[in-house]
Amino acid sequence: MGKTAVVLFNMGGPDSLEAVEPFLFNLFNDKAIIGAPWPIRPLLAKLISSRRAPVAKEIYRQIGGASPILRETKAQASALEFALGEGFKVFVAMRYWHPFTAETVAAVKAWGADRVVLLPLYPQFSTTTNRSSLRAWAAQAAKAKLNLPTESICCYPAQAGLIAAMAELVRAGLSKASAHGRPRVLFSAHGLPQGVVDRGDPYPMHVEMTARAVVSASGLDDLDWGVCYQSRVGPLKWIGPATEDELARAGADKVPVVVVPIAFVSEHSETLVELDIEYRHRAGSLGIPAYIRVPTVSAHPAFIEGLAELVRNPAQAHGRACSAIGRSCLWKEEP
Ligand SMILES: C=CC1=C(C)c2cc3[nH]c(cc4nc(cc5[nH]c(cc1n2)c(C)c5CCC(=O)O)C(CCC(=O)O)=C4C)c(C)c3C=C
Ligand SMILES: [Fe+2]
Ligand SMILES: [Fe+2]
Repeated sequence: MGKTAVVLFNMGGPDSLEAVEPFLFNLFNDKAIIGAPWPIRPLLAKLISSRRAPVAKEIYRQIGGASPILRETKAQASALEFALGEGFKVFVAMRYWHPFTAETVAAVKAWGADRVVLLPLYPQFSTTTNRSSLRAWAAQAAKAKLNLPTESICCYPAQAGLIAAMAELVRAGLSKASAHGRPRVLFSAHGLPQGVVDRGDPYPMHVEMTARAVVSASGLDDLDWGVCYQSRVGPLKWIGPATEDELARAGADKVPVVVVPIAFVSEHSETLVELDIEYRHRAGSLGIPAYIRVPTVSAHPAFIEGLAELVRNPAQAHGRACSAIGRSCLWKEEP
């Protein structure tokens, strides 16, 4: 039996407060995040990361001085490896902190894989996340002369296991919130600069796809729900509506809210600080009758089984996601 290396991609996060600034530098020095050419991009990245570091350090200080994203991703990797069984080994490659792509390429090579399946832990395709990780892999694999048959899963915004796991978590959140009135579900996704979307990034369409699929799977026809975007950084215009504005609307309407992280599949600073501390506090001051935050799918068995399905049949992902919205997922196109 052959040996398949499955590589899970995620962003990564600082493992100490000292790592916050270099992590931010790596993020802003990514061409997918700041398009400026060399040497302007690293200069800008240096400037922005040093300015952002104090705010970001304060965020990570509130969750013990480090991001839990690697621990969460490793738990998903172990669960997936178990679900796939013999012949598969699941690796993790982070884009902006350890284990970096080059480290994982070396580990896959050392294991002696016969083929590779690349699986971004971002269900909705974005040039800033999925494409950035897939391209980083291609570059590092070429550098390390790792020439193996490789399948790339672009995205899976309506994958059955993902949707089943989210729908179950949403139903549990709704039943808690219902004691306080008729709840509104806010599907909150990480935002993107408007310019990225204007250049053809399909991410918001994929986010809508996920939200609609969860609503239909939750079996509640008259559900009050909407999609919104959190985590804006920098002075540019970002896509909306902003989660903060949707909270203000819920406050004015006096409805309980069920907040669902829809683009994150594991817990980290944006869920544990932004959603659980900042927005919860804001909801209190806005007079929202109840604020229920739904957990991320993490290692939910239905989600892990969904990932295993994708690995067994990588071709289904693009067909169901990108072609469903009539758009290319862009990852094979030139920058
Ligand atoms: C400035 C541009 C950014 C874009 C575009 C962006 C896209 C994007 N990011 C995620 C997921 C995550 N982002 C996280 C942290 C984070 N993201 C940015 C900036 C952009 N992200 C910054 C500056 C930071 C650091 C924290 C901060 O300073 O506020 C994380 C959390 C990492 C962790 O804590 O472990 C995730 C996850 C997606 C899905 C996305 C586009 C679709
Ligand atoms: Fe981000
Ligand atoms: Fe695709």
